[in-house]
Amino acid sequence: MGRLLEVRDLTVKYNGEENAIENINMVLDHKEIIGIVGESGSGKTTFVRAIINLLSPNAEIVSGEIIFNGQNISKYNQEQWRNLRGNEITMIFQNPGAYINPIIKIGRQFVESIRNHRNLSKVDAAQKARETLEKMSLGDIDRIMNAYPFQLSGGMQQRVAIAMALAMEPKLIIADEPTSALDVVTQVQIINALMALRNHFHTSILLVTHNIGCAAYMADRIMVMNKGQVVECNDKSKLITNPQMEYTQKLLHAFPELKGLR
Ligand SMILES: Nc1ncnc2c1ncn2[C@@H]1O[C@H](COP(=O)(O)OP(=O)(O)OP(=O)(O)O)[C@@H](O)[C@H]1O
Repeated sequence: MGRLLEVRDLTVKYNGEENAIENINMVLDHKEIIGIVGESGSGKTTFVRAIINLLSPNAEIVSGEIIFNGQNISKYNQEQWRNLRGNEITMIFQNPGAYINPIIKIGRQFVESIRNHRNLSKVDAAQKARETLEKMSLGDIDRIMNAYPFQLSGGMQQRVAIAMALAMEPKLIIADEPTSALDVVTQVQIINALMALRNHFHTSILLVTHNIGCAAYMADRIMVMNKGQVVECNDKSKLITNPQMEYTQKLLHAFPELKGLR
């Protein structure tokens, strides 16, 4: 498949205190999905935000390099980051409100967002928006394009937000708990939509989740984090059937529904 992203020896701390993540190494291939699991505070969000240069101002990258598509992006300036984010790498958060404007109709903001990144006419951008919404299994596209965000359910908003991210056809999507605020049916729809889009666009995905069951369903490989370090990273079937580390075993036992996979 070929390598898309390589993280080398990444260490981050907040407020000059102890390291929040330490010496993390990871390689992600084109079209690959890695699920990052671990309990609260283990450093998952810090890790993925460091990759896309979206850490909070009190964070410091102590050491490490991030190589994306052969470029050392840890050396990028703000303008290079702006070009990369939204075009080549996009991030999906738990709360779609973070990137949907509540007072602009979906259609208009979707078209503007596409035209900010692509040299397309309004008509072509609207067509692209519709096609992407269809891929997210969102039924009545006319209604959605004409709706204000508050007129849609949380799950629909999240799918619209994901569609907006995907319309850029990024090489990498970083999804931080993209479904944890949603009911189970909507979670499954979104997960299936993300997986289908990986197949359409060959997008690689880094999925942060508390839910190891979700990672087991969606990811090719699972990376387990604890206390800012990588405990174990392996093909999902190997990790689930034959976890090497005691911490991973404990995590798996907390998800009895995985027994069928083991
Ligand atoms: N903005 C911040 N300022 C100070 N410390 C922070 C900040 N964000 C995270 N931390 C600390 O860094 C460590 C890792 O937190 P992080 O949010 O990356 O973990 P996580 O695995 O994503 O947790 P969760 O699953 O709860 O989101 C924790 O000790 C946390 O308290």
